Amino acid sequence: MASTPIKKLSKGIQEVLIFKNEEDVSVSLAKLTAELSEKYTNDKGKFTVVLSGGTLIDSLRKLLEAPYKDSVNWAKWHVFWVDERVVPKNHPDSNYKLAYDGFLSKVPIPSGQVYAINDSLSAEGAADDYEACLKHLVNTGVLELSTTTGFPKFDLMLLGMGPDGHIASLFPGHPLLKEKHRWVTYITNSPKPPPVRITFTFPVINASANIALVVTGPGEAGAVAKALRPDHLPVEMVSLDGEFTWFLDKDAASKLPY
Ligand SMILES: O=C(O)[C@H](O)[C@@H](O)[C@H](O)[C@H](O)COP(=O)(O)O
Repeated sequence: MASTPIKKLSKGIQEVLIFKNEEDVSVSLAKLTAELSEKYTNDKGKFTVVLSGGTLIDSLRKLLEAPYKDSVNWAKWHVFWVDERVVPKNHPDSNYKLAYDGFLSKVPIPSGQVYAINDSLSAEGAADDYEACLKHLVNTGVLELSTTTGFPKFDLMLLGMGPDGHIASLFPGHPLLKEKHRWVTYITNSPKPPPVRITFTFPVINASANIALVVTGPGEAGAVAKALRPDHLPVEMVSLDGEFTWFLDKDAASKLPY
C-alpha cells in the first residue's frame, strides 16, 4: 500500500503533498491517521480526532481496509466535528450522518466517544452545548488545553476546503473569522447550504497538534493556487505550533505555478 507524493512543497509551517490521484491521497491519509492514532494512543491512552463534512469522509475509506481496520486501536478514539449543520442527525445534510454511514458505523469506536451535536437545540443552543461538552471533556481529562493559548488542543483535525477557501464553516469575509474567545460558535447565513451551522473557531483550529487538509478534484484548484500564494483566504488563517499537511491530488494542484 505505498503511495508516494509526486511532489512535496513547504510553505512556512505547512507541508504540501501532491499525489497522482485521489486514490493515492486516500492511501497516504490512512497511513498518517493510523500512525498518529498509534502515537497518541501509546503516549496518552487516547486519540482525539476532528472530522469535517464533504468529500473528506470518502477519502478516509482506506482506514476501513487491511491492515488498518484491525490494527488501529479504535476503542481509544474520541471523535468530534469541526462543523455541523443544524439538522436532525438522520437528515441527509447532517455531517454526523455522512460520517456515521460512511465511516463510523464500520469501526468499533465506543458510541459514548462520538460527540455529535444536540440536534434538538437552536443553532445558538447547539453551539453553547457543544462548547460545554468540550469543557466537560477538559475537566474529565479527555481533552487538553494548549499551554500557549488555553484553547482545546485536538490530536488530529481532518479538514476539507471549499472552492472559496473556507474550512469548517468559516467563510471568506464573514465576521466569524475574527472570533477570538468562543470555542464553538454558530452561523445562520452560511453561503454554502444549508445556512444554519455550528463551527469551531480559528483559535481552536489553530491549537491543534496536527491538521490534515484534504483537497481533491479540480473544483478547488483556484483556491489551492491562491492559498499557496500570499493572499487572504480563510484557510490561510490556520497557523499552529503543530503539523499542518495539505493532501492534494494532481487535479486540485493543477493551478499551482510550480
Ligand atoms: O459541513 C460542511 O460543509 C463541511 O464540513 C465543509 O467545511 C467542507 O469540509 C468543505 O466545504 C469542503 O467540502 P468538499 O470536500 O465537499 O469540497
